[in-house]
Amino acid sequence: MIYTVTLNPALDYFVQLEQWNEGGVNRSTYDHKAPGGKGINVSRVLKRLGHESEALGFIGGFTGHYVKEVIEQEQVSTRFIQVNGDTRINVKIKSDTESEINGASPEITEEHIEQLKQQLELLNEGDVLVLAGSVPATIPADIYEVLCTEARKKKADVFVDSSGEPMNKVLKHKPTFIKPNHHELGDLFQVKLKTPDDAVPYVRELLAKGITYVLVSFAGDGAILGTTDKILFANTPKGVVQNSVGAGDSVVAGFIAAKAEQMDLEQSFKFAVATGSATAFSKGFATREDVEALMKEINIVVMERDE
Ligand SMILES: Nc1ncnc2c1ncn2[C@@H]1O[C@H](COP(=O)(O)OP(=O)(O)O)[C@@H](O)[C@H]1O
Ligand SMILES: O=P(O)(O)OC[C@H]1O[C@](O)(COP(=O)(O)O)[C@@H](O)[C@@H]1O
Repeated sequence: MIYTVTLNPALDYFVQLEQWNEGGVNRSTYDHKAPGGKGINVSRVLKRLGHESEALGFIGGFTGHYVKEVIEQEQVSTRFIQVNGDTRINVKIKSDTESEINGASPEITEEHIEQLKQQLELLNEGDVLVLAGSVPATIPADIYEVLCTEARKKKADVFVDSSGEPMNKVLKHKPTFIKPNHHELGDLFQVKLKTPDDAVPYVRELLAKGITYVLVSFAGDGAILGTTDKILFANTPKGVVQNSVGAGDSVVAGFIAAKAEQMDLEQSFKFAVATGSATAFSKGFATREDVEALMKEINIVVMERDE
């Protein structure tokens, strides 16, 4: 079974403006709302690709009710823990550029965290646990390392997509897969990465910690997948970006789906990148049909191979 954990879900509020007027009244030409949060998006994309998962995490209030209702309408299974405050609202502003205001989480108590740990007791060998997104301020920053350690003891595969301290702390616990974008990878090592070539030494360093797959995305400039014996590069397909929110989560979902379907490494990588791009090129999320079409535009090149 695949379980996604979203400690900090969101109601994503998308606003389109003709132009951003700093300090003035801005009126939207278009807006819409959608459930958000990294693990939740992974579950939603998995469903669209034909894979079941269960979405776990903390939700509360009218915004949490909305998030749960919409994803359950999409037939995604959920087992959220109810908290007292309202799930945050994340504002995504699209004008000539894309900007985001991500809200703060409601308070999560020790009892809530304990409940989540109990839910994860049910993990079995071969299950997949996705730990994705930011960690609310009221949760200790070592939460992902704690959950990863427990899941690895149970021989579950652990996929992590986060940033900052929670991400840094989990690395030594051998997650199966991580997906930093190039800014997040740069932040982990306190360097600026401009090209995929720049990222290779850091990918190697992460692999040396015992992580099986390190996938680094460079938005429209391709992606790198490092694994024990080689480092691969994939170009990204060409297209018009409609909305890049959820594109990174789609890469994670694509890779999980491909592995579940026993695709080989190169095909899995192509499928993951194509899923990210199919989401970026659509107003919502990728469809399987679009993913399969975009795969044909992706070529994989070996950047390094162990002799
Ligand atoms: N301009 C683009 N053209 C094609 N694909 C894109 C573009 N921007 C993003 N994507 C897709 O979204 C994925 C994730 O984008 P990226 O911005 O690197 O990560 P994140 O969304 O996690 O910040 C990319 O690997 C790619 O598949
Ligand atoms: O938990 P964080 O880091 O604040 O991120 C949450 C935001 O990221 C998203 O999951 C989108 O993530 P990506 O664009 O990286 O795929 C949004 O739905 C949500 O608003």
